[in-house]
Amino acid sequence: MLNKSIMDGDNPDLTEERMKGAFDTDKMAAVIYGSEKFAIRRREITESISRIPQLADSKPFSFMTREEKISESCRKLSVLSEHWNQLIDTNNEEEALHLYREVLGLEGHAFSLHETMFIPSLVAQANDEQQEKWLGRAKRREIIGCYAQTEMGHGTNLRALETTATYYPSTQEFILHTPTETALKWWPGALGKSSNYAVVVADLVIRDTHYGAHPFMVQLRDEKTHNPLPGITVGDIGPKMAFNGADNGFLGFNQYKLPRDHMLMRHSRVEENGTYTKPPHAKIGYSSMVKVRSRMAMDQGLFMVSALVIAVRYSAVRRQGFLDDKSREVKVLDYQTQQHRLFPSIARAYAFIFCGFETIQLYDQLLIDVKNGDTSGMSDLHALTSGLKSVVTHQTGEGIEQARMACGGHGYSMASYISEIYGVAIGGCTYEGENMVMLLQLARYLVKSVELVKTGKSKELGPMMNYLAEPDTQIDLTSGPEAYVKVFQHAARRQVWKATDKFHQLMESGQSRDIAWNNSAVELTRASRLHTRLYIMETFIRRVSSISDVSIKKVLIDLVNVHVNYEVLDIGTYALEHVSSTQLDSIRSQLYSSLDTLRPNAVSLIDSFQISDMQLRSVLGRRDGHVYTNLFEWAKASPLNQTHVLPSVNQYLKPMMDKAKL
Ligand SMILES: CCCCC/C=C\C/C=C\C/C=C\C/C=C\C/C=C\C=C\C(=O)SCCNC(=O)CCNC(=O)[C@H](O)C(C)(C)COP(=O)(O)OP(=O)(O)OC[C@H]1O[C@@H](n2cnc3c(N)ncnc32)[C@H](O)[C@@H]1OP(=O)(O)O
Ligand SMILES: Cc1cc2nc3c(=O)[nH]c(=O)nc-3n(C[C@H](O)[C@H](O)[C@H](O)COP(=O)(O)OP(=O)(O)OC[C@H]3O[C@@H](n4cnc5c(N)ncnc54)[C@H](O)[C@@H]3O)c2cc1C
Repeated sequence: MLNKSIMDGDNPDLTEERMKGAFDTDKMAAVIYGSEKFAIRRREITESISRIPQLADSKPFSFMTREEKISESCRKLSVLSEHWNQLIDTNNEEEALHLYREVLGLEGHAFSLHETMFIPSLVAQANDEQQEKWLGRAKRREIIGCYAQTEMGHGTNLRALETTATYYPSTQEFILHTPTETALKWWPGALGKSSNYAVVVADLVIRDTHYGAHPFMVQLRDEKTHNPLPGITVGDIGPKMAFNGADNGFLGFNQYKLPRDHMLMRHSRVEENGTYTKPPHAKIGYSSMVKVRSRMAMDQGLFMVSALVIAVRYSAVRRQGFLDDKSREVKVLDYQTQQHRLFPSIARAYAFIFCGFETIQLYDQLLIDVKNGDTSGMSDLHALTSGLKSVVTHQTGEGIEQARMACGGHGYSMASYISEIYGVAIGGCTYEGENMVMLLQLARYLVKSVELVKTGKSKELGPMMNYLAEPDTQIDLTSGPEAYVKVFQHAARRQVWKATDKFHQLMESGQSRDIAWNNSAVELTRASRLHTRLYIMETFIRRVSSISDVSIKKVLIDLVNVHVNYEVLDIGTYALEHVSSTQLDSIRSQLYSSLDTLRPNAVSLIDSFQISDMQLRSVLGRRDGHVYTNLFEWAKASPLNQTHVLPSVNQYLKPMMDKAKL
């Protein structure tokens, strides 16, 4: 049996799909998750969780109020705390994240920022003594932490953060203060009600000199009572578009005293007498953001996959309309439009995850390098992850929304759960740097790269930038996926040069640097997107080329073909400068035939991600495919259906109708 999801009693339409799969889904899982060892660990963890009934949702999550969701996730966290060491290797971040996803899903919880930003901030920014003091406590979850940087008035422009940390040598203390309403910390996940500690980013002030954003370890609440400490105002910012299981919060300080050694001092220092030592790289304090951005291709890929698991499985059991055979309606997955809607997103999800593995490794290496005093890789990774987070979050949002529409009416029901996945995922367009802003960060790097080429310093180009110095060449589209990479290289190079030229010309015409930049910004963001999409395509092809298993490689090459054809058509207006419209027509035909080729493996490709029903929380996406019976059961569980007549009917509608009858 190649598709390991096949089980007796499943919907026969799904079983039929799984029987068609031409590759072993366990082997594909090993490719997706980077190693056979981790793919096996994921399955073991999922299996162990399923043997602990208290870890299951106590009722359908979508019917819970916000308060119930928060309480439910805290209940599960307390159950988890009893089993932690048996379930996972607690030093393995990927295992921990898998456990969180499986048990707590994606709507957020008390530890939402603890593992992802609080601990990483301590790891990257605290010195050895500080780590000794706090890291163990944080890892053992004796304390709960978050990352409090954004303020009501400023998120993007970190240089304008208003919260001050003023150092007084006489007492050897910082005074943290919130000088205005707009200086209130606003948005940090799990800050409002859960966390008792935070890494707070504040403007360091010593003897009236402002040194800019620096991280501080701050206790917010009493460890015994959990009440806010004197001088601290903290609370929840209210319901959001999604992610409502998390208590994103506000935080204000009223002349709050903090001992000197609570400034995280691995890279910059304040001595007892107030002498300041600056960090080896000006932006080293931003590393927690780079850490999360380096994870985002992977995490967003998994969000998109969740929506696709639902939409593809449902499309295999949903029958509507006819093709040739008029005796039985077809699976909607057989429609070309449905395939065109879903398959390119499957390809992107695979591509994002492969990129994600690469950037996570790059961050881990950078962390080691920086600890050894080498900060030279920081700019490259900042540029790469800035572009990548922007492109993957945007395309993930598009892909999830298509997946929702691909499920027709039931896609709009919370029974599909796709709207929640969408709401959580598109938060990523904003958090960790608003997408346009981050595309412009990459653009700075691209412009500098063109300047290097223009001044004959191509040898100094960073990784992935050499193509900017190469001349356009003839493209032979019959030469395989590499030809499509060439199309992207041509298009990206042309756009990067065009945007840079515009920027330079505007400055030469007398505009200041900032105004010229702003007047070139749309072209610059286009350059960044093309550059990033080129990187994604190259990584995808590189990863697939490295695979040795024949059946896995075959289906992934089919997926690459969907990807390259779709992507080139998607940038048609740029591509037309390098390929003819006749060539584009032939790419279109190849795309349609690649959709056809992929069709038999569609369900196995998404099954290979091995995302459990517990995590999916979707009636439409159930592994067993028994959608209709369970849809009815789900609706019956609605709180509105627990009584035949609602109080509001008796109170308002009935008197109104009775009055109308008089
Ligand atoms: C428990 C675990 C969870 C389990 C997960 C499991 C399942 C997942 C399920 C659910 C999760 C779902 C959702 C998650 C929910 C919530 C999200 C979580 C966290 C969110 C956190 C945040 O958002 S934290 C706040 C983030 N804020 C930002 O990103 C702010 C953006 N702004 C900036 O980064 C900067 O201000 C700036 C970069 C835009 C500008 O900075 P500035 O100092 O003004 O610099 P300049 O623009 O002048 O540039 C100067 C030079 O510096 C270079 N540079 C800038 N940044 C960096 C850097 N980081 N590294 C290296 N270099 C940098 C820049 O390039 C310039 O260089 P040049 O001068 O050479 O051009
Ligand atoms: C779900 C979620 C979770 C979050 N979690 C945390 C957290 O844990 N901790 C934390 O500290 N923060 C958190 N945040 C805050 C988040 O990081 C910020 O909202 C984000 O960085 C964007 O900043 P902003 O809100 O100031 O947007 P703004 O900068 O005000 O953006 C508004 C518009 O202005 C544009 N803009 C701004 N500056 C420029 C520029 N220089 N050039 C061109 N256009 C520009 C943007 O592109 C955007 O269109 C979270 C936010 C969300 C939504």
